[in-house]
Amino acid sequence: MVCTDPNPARKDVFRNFGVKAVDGNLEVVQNSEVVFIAVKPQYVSVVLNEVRGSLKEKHIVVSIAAGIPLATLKEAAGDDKHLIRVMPNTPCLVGETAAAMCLGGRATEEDGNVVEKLFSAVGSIFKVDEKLLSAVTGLSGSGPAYIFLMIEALADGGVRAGLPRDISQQLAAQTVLGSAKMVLETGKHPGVLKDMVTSPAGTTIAGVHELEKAGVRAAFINAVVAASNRADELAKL
Ligand SMILES: NC(=O)C1=CN([C@@H]2O[C@H](COP(=O)(O)OP(=O)(O)OC[C@H]3O[C@@H](n4cnc5c(N)ncnc54)[C@H](O)[C@@H]3O)[C@@H](O)[C@H]2O)C=CC1
Ligand SMILES: O=C(O)[C@@H]1CCC=N1
Repeated sequence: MVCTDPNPARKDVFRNFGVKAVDGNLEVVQNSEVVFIAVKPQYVSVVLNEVRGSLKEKHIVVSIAAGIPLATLKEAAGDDKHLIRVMPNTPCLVGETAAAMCLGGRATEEDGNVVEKLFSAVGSIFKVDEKLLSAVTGLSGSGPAYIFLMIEALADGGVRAGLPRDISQQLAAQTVLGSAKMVLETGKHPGVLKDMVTSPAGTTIAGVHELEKAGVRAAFINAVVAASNRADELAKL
């Protein structure tokens, strides 16, 4: 595997992952079969224009850029290219990404399976229609930020109630991890799992009542919709 970045500090990051850093985008393409484009959305076409002459039949081009449609990738790379869009998220760094993908250009089911296998090594990936990729971006692409913010706030709550910061943060993070595992492993509706925690006249309903008063459900829904709409806007920049 080879990578590149005009920023030397970023090359060091690749090297720290044990990945060879080469001098430019053309060298990446010449030494790869699956080419990942991970630049900011507005630079995707620039990079694809730069390498389009070197892209051969064997190459699968994967863009992880938010908002940039397959049609734009096709225009910049050429319409005979095997193109795939993926929206991953940062927990891929710990083998727990939640990702979705869609195929375009000349990409085949086999190409899709190759990319699915690569992402399955670092989490879960779902195949979706391209029209759903902005929603995926708003939910799981941006989602880690919502959860980190929530963990930070829960930890603050623990500190406010008297816990030491380090224990509070670990309790908050482990609570999110354990709760997510329960949803995935039991397959039960989250509302049912919530009710299992909520004793009549107990502590949990007192906390849940405060969250409902603050409109936390609408806040999460609005966050996902706003980020999804922003992904649509990025397509037009
Ligand atoms: N950060 C995240 O959680 C996620 C980001 N994405 C997508 O990944 C892409 C990158 O996002 P970030 O990593 O947050 O941005 P970033 O700004 O940290 O990384 C982009 C890198 O591209 C490099 N670059 C700029 N021009 C280049 C060129 N011509 N050739 C090669 N490299 C070049 C920059 O030096 C920079 O290191 C974006 O398109 C974003 O939508 C997708 C899913 C999650
Ligand atoms: O904030 C962003 O635009 C990128 C895309 C998904 C997550 N981060």
